[in-house]
Amino acid sequence: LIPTTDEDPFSEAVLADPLPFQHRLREAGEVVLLERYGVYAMGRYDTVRSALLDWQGFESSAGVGITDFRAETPWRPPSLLLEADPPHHNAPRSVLAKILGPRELRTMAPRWQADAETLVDEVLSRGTEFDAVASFAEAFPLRVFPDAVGIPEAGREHLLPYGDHLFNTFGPENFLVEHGAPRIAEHSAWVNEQCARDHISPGGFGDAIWAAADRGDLTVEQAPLVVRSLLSAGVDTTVHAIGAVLHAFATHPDQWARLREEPALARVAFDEAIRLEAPVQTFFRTTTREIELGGVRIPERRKILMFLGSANADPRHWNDPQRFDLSRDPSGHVGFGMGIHQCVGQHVARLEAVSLVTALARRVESIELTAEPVRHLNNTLRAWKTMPMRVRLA
Ligand code: HEM
Ligand SMILES: O=C(O)c1ccc(C2CC2)cc1
Repeated sequence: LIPTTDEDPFSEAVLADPLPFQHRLREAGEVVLLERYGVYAMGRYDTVRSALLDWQGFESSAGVGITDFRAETPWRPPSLLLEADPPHHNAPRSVLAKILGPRELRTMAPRWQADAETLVDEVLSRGTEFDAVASFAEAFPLRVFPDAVGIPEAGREHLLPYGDHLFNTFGPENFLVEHGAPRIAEHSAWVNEQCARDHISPGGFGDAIWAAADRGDLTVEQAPLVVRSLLSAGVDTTVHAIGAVLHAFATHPDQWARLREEPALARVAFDEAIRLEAPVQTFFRTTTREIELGGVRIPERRKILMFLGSANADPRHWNDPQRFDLSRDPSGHVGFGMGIHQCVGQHVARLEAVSLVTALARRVESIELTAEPVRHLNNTLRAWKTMPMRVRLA
């Protein structure tokens, strides 16, 4: 007998506060049929981890959203990484892995650290009360990442709404997808334009992708789509990850004190916040054959919804999972996925967050929320719209 539920994980109520649903999902079994959508869901750490590692049984090339690319035409050409499997996935992946690797980023670290300190000084010069989303979580990634890719200044306001709609389209066509639909053609046209060689300035990630095409590591047809991957995956995710880090510290003042004593903890703080908040909450896979899991026989060609946030909060794997704890070892969390599709941009994201948090920790004794933060709802992303904050200067 297959455990089933008629709950809607993409409803406003569950998106606003997913923890109670995730608990019920984990308790219901390893695999649960979501009757409303005819898809299977998994919320336990072990089951999600094994599905992520089994890319042959759970494929990405039929799309990682609710839409099966074999049955419906996707709204944009599929990603050569996210929505591809080996062998087609291999070359684009290895090109990006080299460009976004921790060694390559070492040259950018001093510049991003300096930019973070400049931004912190600018914000604090205006006062010690501000909205941490607008002032830091959105402002810092938009200050450093588009320049690192090497796209022009004009039109960058298209980046956040483009990514927000993309992440909504991984879910069902609900109120959130309807809200973004009217302007996505305009955002998408601008994003696609920036991927062309003539829009990319020398020395950045985009230039390195086109150089890979010149070397024959990519075709010239693949290069713009690989640049598009950066503009699709590299903005909203880091914005909401930085929001998650700041929210975690603002609600755990003892951990901020620990960070100030030991600034090197900024790296583990980033991964612990990603574990706890999981800015990317869910992704789908499609079964390539009949698969038996937890006593449930999942037919071939069925969509599987993996709850990364739930897996990261599973008490079967984590002690006191809801606690933001810098003495915990968060490695093994699935906030960046796991296996062949594991986030290829995680070092970029980590460097952005560590740069900003380190700059703040130097100047700020304590941080606190001055009012309830307001959620930004999205079918895939866990995000804050506003986060009213007050700091006490060191
Ligand atoms: C904290 C911020 C970020 C989070 C939480 C995040 C999360 C993820 C997750 C969960 C996946 C796996 C998707 C799957 O298994 O289907 C992924 C893949 C990916 N991410 Fe990230 N990401 C972040 C930042 C970035 C950045 C900054 C970039 C680019 C610079 C990026 C580029 C990508 C790409 C290209 C993939 C596809 C990799 C593949 O399929 O081989 N991400 N990310
Ligand atoms: O390649 C892409 O376009 C792409 C888009 C979104 C993501 C999410 C997981 C961060 C990853 C890749």
